[in-house]
Amino acid sequence: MREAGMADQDRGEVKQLGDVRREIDAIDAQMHGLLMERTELVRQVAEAKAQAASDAGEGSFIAFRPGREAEVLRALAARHQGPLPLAVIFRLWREIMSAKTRLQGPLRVEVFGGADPLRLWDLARGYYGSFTPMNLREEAMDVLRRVSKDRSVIGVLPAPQPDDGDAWWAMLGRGDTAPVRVVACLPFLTEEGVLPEAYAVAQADFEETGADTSLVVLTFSEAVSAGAVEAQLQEAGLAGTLYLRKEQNGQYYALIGLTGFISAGDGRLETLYNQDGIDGVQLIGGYADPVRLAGCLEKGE
Ligand SMILES: O=C(O)C(=O)C[C@]1(C(=O)O)C=C[C@@H](O)C=C1
Repeated sequence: MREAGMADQDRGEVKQLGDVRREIDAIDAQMHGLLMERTELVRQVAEAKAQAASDAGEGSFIAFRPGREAEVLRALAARHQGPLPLAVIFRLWREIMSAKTRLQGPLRVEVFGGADPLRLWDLARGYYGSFTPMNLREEAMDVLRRVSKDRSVIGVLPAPQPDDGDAWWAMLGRGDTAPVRVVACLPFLTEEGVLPEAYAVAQADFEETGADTSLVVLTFSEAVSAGAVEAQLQEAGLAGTLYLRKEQNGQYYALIGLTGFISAGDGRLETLYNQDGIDGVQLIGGYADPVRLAGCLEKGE
């Protein structure tokens, strides 16, 4: 049957609905087959990770690899064409990769909602998949402690704001949060110039992907101006953005996003530490820079 209302001159070129649906069925079968094949490869990936962990004398391995996930999404963005929004493609792949992480071992997400728990919950759900167990917690420190106790837990926290009561980022890498690092930012698809809304933290490594932001917390014993912090970064040969300054319990902290991947042994961090007034330089992880695309956000996002 032809669809009603079709213009006469189009009739000759328009395919029958049933024919088009048969083509869709064929594509669905291919996509489904490929997804099953991809799943088999993920089983092999898990075996390789288990072997690497055992070679390193570790009993278990962390399945999720935020850097690799970012590379997969960037490859999709580079290839993508046509009217299907890239945001939809990302959502599908986030679902696939989260499910495949869970096939390799346990995974749980602990969310601190901050001022907008609904938004943070949505971001975490969209990123870590529909079926990944998730809990909403009322305190950032509660999330950090849970992450520090369990390598299969990812924490999602709001990106720091000037009026936050709790500067959770200043606590990373100290005391009972020692093994916890920032490993990703959410959302991964955003407009140019928009800062991340949330950070994911875990015991996983922040891995280099070729387009990264490293996060550093500087501690000062006295209040310091934004200009002074920026000058100190420059002096140490580091390019970055001062995200936030905060006073907490008599200490002054600055959160910096440094351009590029920086490892703990980077000499420029030492140079920074040796500058006047700086009491501490703590690398707290970082994230693969998100894909930035003009007009990618739907209205209401
Ligand atoms: O490449 C891996 O290490 C995988 O486990 C595969 C995969 C994927 O599905 O592409 C799944 C989980 C990881 O976080 C990254 C990627």
